Amino acid sequence: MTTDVETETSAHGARLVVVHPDAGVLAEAVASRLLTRILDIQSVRTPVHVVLTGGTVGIRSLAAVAAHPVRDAVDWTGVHFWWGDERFLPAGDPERNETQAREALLDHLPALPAQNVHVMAAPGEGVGSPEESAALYADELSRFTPDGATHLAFDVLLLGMGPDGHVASLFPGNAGLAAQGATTGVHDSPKPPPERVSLTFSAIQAAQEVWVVAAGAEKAPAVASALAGDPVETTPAAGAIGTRRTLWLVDLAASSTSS
Ligand SMILES: O=C(O)[C@H](O)[C@@H](O)[C@H](O)[C@H](O)COP(=O)(O)O
Repeated sequence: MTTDVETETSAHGARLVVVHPDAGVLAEAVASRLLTRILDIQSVRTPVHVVLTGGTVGIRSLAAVAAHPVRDAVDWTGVHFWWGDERFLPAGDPERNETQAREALLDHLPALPAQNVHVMAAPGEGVGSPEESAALYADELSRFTPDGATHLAFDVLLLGMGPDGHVASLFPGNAGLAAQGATTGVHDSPKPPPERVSLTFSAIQAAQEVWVVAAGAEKAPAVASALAGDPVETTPAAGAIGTRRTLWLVDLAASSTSS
């Protein structure tokens, strides 16, 4: 069973809530949607800029992309991968979002050029703090940002969401919420590890499509709160909005108090 509900059309474009039966089907559907979106864009232009997320459903979706029969229809030389956030841990640490994304998908794409994978620098890779890593990432983003634009208009930006309503590493009440610029260092994250690097709201909201992916009953109150438009200070996911389209891709359990 899948339910599509057009909940809002505004200056920010359409918002669509799509409910899938469970987390497994959700991950498969995210993979199919992502591949279809990349193929659609590649039929008219290149490159395609995709922002990856950490978290259970996000990584499961990447594994589903790797196993998808349509995977090899994509011209991976024309796809750039970015991250919405990173855990500030040494390179290769199994808890890094980068490590998990490489294992789930990127290592399975031999055609993907190494320079198309834009990682947030780890401690020891020329940076000593989340702020330094964030600054380096802002520089990297600016290399791909057209003259006159403030931010790169990512084609698809994936976000997982925590039960507290956090997206990327923008946590309720955390100083990172108010950060200016494209990126921010994050300290005192309630979700381990405490030090992280994140895109800011303004960078996220420059994406053409933002897809929030969430599964499980523990996420239901935050889904409902974000869809109701509660303040981002208490429900950061309410600020997950794309310029063209915002998709909420959830399973039945996560949607239970919002439908
Ligand atoms: O680095 C991270 O931890 C994330 O990017 C974070 O924002 C994550 O996406 C959510 O916490 C959802 O994670 P789950 O799907 O595992 O609940």
